[in-house]
Amino acid sequence: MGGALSLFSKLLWTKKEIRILILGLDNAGKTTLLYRLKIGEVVTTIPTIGFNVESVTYKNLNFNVWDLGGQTSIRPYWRCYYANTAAVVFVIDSTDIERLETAAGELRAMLEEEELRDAALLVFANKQDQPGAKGAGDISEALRLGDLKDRNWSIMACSAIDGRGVNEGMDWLVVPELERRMYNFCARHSISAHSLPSNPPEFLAILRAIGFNHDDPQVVQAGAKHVIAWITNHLMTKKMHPATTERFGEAIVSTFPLAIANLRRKTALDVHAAYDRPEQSTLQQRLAFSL
Ligand SMILES: Nc1nc2c(ncn2[C@@H]2O[C@H](COP(=O)(O)OP(=O)(O)OP(=O)(O)O)[C@@H](O)[C@H]2O)c(=O)[nH]1
Ligand SMILES: [Mg+2]
Repeated sequence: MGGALSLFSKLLWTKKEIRILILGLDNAGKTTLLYRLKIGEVVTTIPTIGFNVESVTYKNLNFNVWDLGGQTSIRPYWRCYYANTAAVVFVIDSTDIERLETAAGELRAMLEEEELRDAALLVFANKQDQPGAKGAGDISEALRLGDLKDRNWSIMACSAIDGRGVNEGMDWLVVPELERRMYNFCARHSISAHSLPSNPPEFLAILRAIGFNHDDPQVVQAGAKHVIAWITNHLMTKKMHPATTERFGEAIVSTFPLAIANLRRKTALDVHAAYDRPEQSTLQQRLAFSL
């Protein structure tokens, strides 16, 4: 335990930017979304030929956000930007029902690219302020998001014009990034079941080390979700030793009781499914109790 703590104190946090791509058909609202994120306002746009790139800070994380033009002739160039992308934000014009199938095709082709294998996917069902806009459920079905395998994805209904749903989507984007940092942190320091801290102050020290600002209650909430999602993932892919998982689980339960209590039922069910293994029974019971 002491060894683990000295590791944390030695850790230097680098402010590396997280690369995000905003993709989608022309007129979907990508540039409008980019500038809502950057300056919190609606700007007048013209169709993008090429790209816009901006640095966006959200919840203490720095995102490098690339907005690429979506016209048919420009789409083949999207792939030039795929390397080192943490997440793709795919924007849909939810009123453009005729082109949903085209959007689905572009999305599928993009997700097949090797360079995007580990990228998270956030779909924005944009233009919800417009009458006739399809909801997130319909868009999800049209894009067949349910068929995605081995992909961390989410969909959020939003309006880049009035801002509804945009922050909720961004909150979700914080999660895979923190997962990645947590995983890298453990790998870098060869943290094993025996050196992982299970008490809240030391657990919070890890969160601080990977860039959490846990003074922000929303980030703490995202943190709890993130750690649970992370455990779920690694349990499912068996990347993590069950004993390590157990230690993390205990730390989460004692550190974030309120946040965990607020998690939605769906997450509870996902966690139950993930923990449906005999050696996880103690943690399963504890999480079930907290949830
Ligand atoms: N009503 C409504 N209009 C939107 C919304 N988001 C964007 N728009 C409008 O849709 C049009 C296209 O928006 P852009 O942001 O330029 O679209 P884009 O996806 O960047 O398009 P390309 O650059 O051609 O790929 C503009 O007139 C925006 O004002 C929204 O949420 N609601
Ligand atoms: Mg644009």
